Amino acid sequence: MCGIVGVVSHSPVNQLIYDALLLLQHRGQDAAGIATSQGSTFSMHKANGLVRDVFRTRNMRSLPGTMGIGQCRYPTAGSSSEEEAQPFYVNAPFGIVLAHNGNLTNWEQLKIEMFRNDRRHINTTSDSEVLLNVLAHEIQQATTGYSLDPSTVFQAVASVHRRVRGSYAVVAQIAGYGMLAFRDPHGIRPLCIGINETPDGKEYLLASESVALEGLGFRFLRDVAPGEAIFIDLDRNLYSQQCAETPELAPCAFEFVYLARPDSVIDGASVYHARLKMGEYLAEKIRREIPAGDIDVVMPIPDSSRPSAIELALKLNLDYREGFIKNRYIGRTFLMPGQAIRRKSVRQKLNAIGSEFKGKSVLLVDDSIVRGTTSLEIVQMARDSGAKRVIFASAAPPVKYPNVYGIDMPTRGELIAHGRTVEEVCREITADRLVYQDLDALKRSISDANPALKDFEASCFDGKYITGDISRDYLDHIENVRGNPAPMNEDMVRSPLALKKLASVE
Ligand SMILES: O=P(O)(O)OC[C@H]1O[C@H](OP(=O)(O)OP(=O)(O)O)[C@H](O)[C@@H]1O
Ligand SMILES: NC(=O)CC[C@H](N)C(=O)O
Ligand SMILES: [Mg+2]
Repeated sequence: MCGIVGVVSHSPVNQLIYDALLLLQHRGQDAAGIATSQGSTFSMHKANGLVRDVFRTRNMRSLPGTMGIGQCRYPTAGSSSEEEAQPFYVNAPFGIVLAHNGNLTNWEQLKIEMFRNDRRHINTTSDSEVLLNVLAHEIQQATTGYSLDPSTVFQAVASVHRRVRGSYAVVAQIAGYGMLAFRDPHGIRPLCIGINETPDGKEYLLASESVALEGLGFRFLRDVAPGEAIFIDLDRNLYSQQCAETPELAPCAFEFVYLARPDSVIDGASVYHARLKMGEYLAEKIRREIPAGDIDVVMPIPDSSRPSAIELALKLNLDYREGFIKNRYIGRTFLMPGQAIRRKSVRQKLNAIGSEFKGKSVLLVDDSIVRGTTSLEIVQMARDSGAKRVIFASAAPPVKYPNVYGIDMPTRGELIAHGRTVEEVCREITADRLVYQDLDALKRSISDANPALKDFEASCFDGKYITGDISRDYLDHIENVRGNPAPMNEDMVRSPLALKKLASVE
């Protein structure tokens, strides 16, 4: 996932976008970028690093204008090179900049198609640059003359929905015309809009999570609906339209487990309340599986599991203790690139308070176990600190299948629960007992937070890919590309063989 933000204001937006990106930093730690517009001129700065490191005063000064977009990136396609930091820019038609959260599953075909049909060159291996070019092409197709009205923009988004597969929450600016935002037909990745009434008139803020609206004093208006597009023109008139043929809300369940901040509300469900419920349902399962008296104390693995762990302890009437202290200057380890750095960071990030473990049977609660990096290290640390028994519980079900919709877990082999039973995972992480949440209970936790939510994108738990285009061959292909750092590049697309194939199709 990544964090995206778009602002239409009456005063300079550079600081506002910067502050919004800081509030969305937990969604992407690899790169950050801002593009603003003044008149019909874009200014942009983007680089690898955390938001606070990417933008210096001189960079901020060079971002004038009252409209702009920003992104903090966690790569899920292509590479983590600086060229793939977002936003992306394309000069025709009109000039468009775009920031994307999500992951396209057919970007490689689209890339070939665009070269074949339009001789459009995509300069990176980023799916987001492909998405921008598809949007640009469709705006070009829908436009006659030099003017661009909202209905033309919506027509173009409808065509994007028809061509593009996967997940996408998008903010884009069209030079001299306005701000566009849209969400894929399943609403897999989140996007919401807030408003601020000022003496000069209305201002709008679009963001991945509601925490960014609240933090910047905007009033939450609503979530962008799945398949919907919103266009705000230069006079701050807001237009919206459903652009998908069969929109069906199915937000990503993993947002509620781990990705989003607990103080955000996504599609009407409070992430915090969903996590409390996960703790409640997990407590019921533990009560069924582990004899009362076998647990002395419950401990969270900071940070994301806290709400679930607190509620679980309360429901089981057990002591709750903070046995691990987190170094607040280390980022989220799951989002880090590469297993070696993730493993090292767990040790640097968490340290045990020995006295809390000595001679005790501890129940460690985490929100999820993905690669097992955290759990393996943590169980070991608990033992080293003198724990008598280490029981591990996960507020999410086993993560068994790759995610192709914007969470970087593309290979089956890296997932500790893939092809393993619960007992085998328990042995791998060297715990005495392991209890996982049931998938049905996870879904109920989120539905309890908003009963209108019934469907979820939960493929990493059940292997069901909602976009219907994910075959075994595709997963094998992704494993080859993402599991092996040499990505599919331009040379492969333009290889004599690929071009010959294209010629024979034409
Ligand atoms: O099984 P793994 O591959 O280790 O992944 C799962 C762990 O990674 C995340 O923590 P992270 O440190 O990223 O962030 P947090 O501080 O928000 O918990 C998550 O909360 C789990 O603790
Ligand atoms: N996690 C995301 O949303 C990533 C966006 C896009 N797929 C990229 O890799 O840049
Ligand atoms: Mg964690």
